[in-house]
Amino acid sequence: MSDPSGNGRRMSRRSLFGLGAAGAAVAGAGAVGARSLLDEPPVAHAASTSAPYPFYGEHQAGIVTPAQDRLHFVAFDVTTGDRAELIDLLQEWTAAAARLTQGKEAGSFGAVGGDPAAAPDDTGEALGLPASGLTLTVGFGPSLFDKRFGLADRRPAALADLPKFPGEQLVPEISGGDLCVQACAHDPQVAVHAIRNLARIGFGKVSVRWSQLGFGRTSSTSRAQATPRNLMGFKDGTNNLKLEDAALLREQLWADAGDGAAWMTGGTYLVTRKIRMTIETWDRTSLTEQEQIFGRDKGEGAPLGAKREFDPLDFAAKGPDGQPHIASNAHIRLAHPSSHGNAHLLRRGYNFVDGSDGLGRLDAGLFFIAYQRDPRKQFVPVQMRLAREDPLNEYIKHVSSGLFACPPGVRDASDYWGRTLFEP
Ligand SMILES: C=CC1=C(C)c2cc3[nH]c(cc4nc(cc5[nH]c(cc1n2)c(C)c5CCC(=O)O)C(CCC(=O)O)=C4C)c(C)c3C=C
Ligand SMILES: [Fe+2]
Repeated sequence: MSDPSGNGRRMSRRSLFGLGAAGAAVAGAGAVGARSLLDEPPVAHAASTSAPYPFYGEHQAGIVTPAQDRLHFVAFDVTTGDRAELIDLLQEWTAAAARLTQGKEAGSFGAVGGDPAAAPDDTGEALGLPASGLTLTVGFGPSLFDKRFGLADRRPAALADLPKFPGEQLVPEISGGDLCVQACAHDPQVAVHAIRNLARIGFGKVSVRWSQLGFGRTSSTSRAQATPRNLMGFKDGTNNLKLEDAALLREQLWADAGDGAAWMTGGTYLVTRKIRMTIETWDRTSLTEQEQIFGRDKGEGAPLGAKREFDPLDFAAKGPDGQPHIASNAHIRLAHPSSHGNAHLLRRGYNFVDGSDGLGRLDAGLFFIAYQRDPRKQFVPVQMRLAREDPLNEYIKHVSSGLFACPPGVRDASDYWGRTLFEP
């Protein structure tokens, strides 16, 4: 990967990393030792959790990239009304993101290398930390296409506002946003550092509307990864769109020139839902009921009536009592592509615990993230069906919603996030 700034740095985060890497290797070995006492294999990672992913490419990173363990997601309101300032910001963000994702500081002087009389161009808390697989993915919300920036006629039809879903209790202050950035990394400090520096760079042009930290990815987006578990204790992400499904990704994930908004070619659409779980109630529910709600067993993650996690789903199979193994309203049956004209989602969610709610309950759940080619044909019908019929609703509440058009990837150092939108 080339250095997008074209220059060396006086002090690179990675040059400070030597000791940290050794420490992490030792800690990693310890973790494997402890894990081997258990029956279940550890969740697989890429060759190294400290290595960088390329920033430049046809598509943005952080979508089919094997899901990292940590998330910091942020939605911004644009506070400037000036289109040129917005473009400047996207250019500055792109340059910073190209550096940050390669394990460098946000600016070329860094936290301690600039004029001591000036504020540093990096905040410093990631000094000594490696790239940690950081990816930064940007999206544009429907509100960006209002009158302010002359973009009203550039709004893709697929970025239609989501309908109201039965039972949702959305909190406006933690929903929506003109822009979003998804930061995923194997180290939470690296993800938070990236978002903090983008917010710092955006001072006076954007303000943070809401943000969400996540841990323990709840989906695998590559077959090389083991399936992680959500906070209800179930494997989540078994039947997901994955990096290796090239034909399905073309058909179901990436926007195409013929889709109506040519500037989105190579991009995709993102839906976020913060879903609070009443896990104290869930924890008092019998194992049998829990498994019937999802349609999979809790230990292995196998479809009910089958043995192994990746055994094919057989919705027609019946038990000795003549009832289908997978109930007619099981979550996996309601959400399955066959129930929605073959509509798939690439799920990339994270667990969250935002402390407790003051009533003796954890404020915890799933920060659901799904990428797709057209939410009107994918997320909306699936969620409408789940909202109406899923017995899981007794234990969950949707409290925040976001919808964003994620533009294509940045080609090289002369390109920037959203160029195709602003420069037809
Ligand atoms: C609108 C889309 C979906 C929402 C919202 C959603 C919420 C949600 N899901 C789980 C747990 C599991 N989901 C599983 C499968 C699954 N879920 C969706 C969609 C939504 N889920 C899809 C498309 C699928 C795949 C269906 C299939 O093709 O088989 C599973 C099973 C394992 C898996 O395949 O991932 C679990 C477990 C929770 C806890 C939740 C809200 C809090
Ligand atoms: Fe689900």
